[in-house]
Amino acid sequence: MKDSSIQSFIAGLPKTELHLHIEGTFEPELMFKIAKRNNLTIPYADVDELKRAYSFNNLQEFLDIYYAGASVLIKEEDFYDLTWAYLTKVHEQNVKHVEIFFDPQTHTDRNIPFEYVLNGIYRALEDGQEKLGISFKLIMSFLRHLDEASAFKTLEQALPYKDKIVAVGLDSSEVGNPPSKFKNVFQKALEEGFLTVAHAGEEGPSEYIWEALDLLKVTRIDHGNRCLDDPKLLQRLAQEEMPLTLCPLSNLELKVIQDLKEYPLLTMMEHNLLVTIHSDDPAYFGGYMNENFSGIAIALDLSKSQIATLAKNGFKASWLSDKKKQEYIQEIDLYLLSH
Ligand code: HPA
Ligand SMILES: [Zn+2]
Repeated sequence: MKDSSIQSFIAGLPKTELHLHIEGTFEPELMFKIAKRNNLTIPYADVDELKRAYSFNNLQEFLDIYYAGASVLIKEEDFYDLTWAYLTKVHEQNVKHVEIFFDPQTHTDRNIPFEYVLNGIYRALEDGQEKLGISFKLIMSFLRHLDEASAFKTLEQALPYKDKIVAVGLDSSEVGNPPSKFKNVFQKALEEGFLTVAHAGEEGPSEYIWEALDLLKVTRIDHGNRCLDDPKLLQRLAQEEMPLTLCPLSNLELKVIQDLKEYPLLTMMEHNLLVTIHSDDPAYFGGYMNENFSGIAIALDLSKSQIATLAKNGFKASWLSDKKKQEYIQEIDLYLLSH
């Protein structure tokens, strides 16, 4: 199939985003605009110079720049504008439903009130639902390089907002910060009725995926690439239909893989894993949903049917009602038949 025909097939597919850090959607142009109105400076002369700094050898090199970028977000309206810009962007990409992360500690540790962050993001999500028809769920992620006490404090801050936050997650520097470090705070979150997810097996070993399953009781694994090191784990993930939210362009940019052509997606599918495709931090890694789908589809020469399966897997792995999931899956089946 020609690249352009794959791209247009993907553009028209209904899609859902399940692995996205809202702070990772901060495009350089908006970053300069918000920095200026907050009387802050960015240590780069202009957008081009900033973009040239987006070259990473590993997760930590990215995180250092990502946290620096987020530090110009000060007011509620900044969080609103960030989220609204993201939603208008993915609306053009036929993204129907989003379940996105925010990292409160990145902001509360700079003395930005939790409510500014939450309310700014949430108001934009509500507007996105009303004006763009994009449904949503919000996931509060704990930073794993900080201690469990800080995560507990963050969970306490979220308790009055259980109607707005459906799940807790775990992100940031993985190696040396295993899921077990956050066992107690996840247990408390579960008791309070939150769903749980965790980044595991992106750079960290397959043992971290076991811990996320057994100790944090996750309903999805974010990334999970390293599951391929462990046949027993592969069996367990397949048996439980545990989704792995994969992010091809992120993995490429952070050198988790060296080339998209080496991406072990087909091996994962052969093991009956419920794999889904997402964008992680699109402003930093060069692409939103369509670019991640087409990047992997072109590199691996996927068929339209395989691409449609990936899109359907996204809805299956979401927290939409069974009825909504079925509607989207049917819509994708019909789309496949007519294209
Ligand atoms: O890919 C990621 N991994 C871990 N933490 C993150 N925070 C934003 N993106 C990431
Ligand atoms: Zn991520």
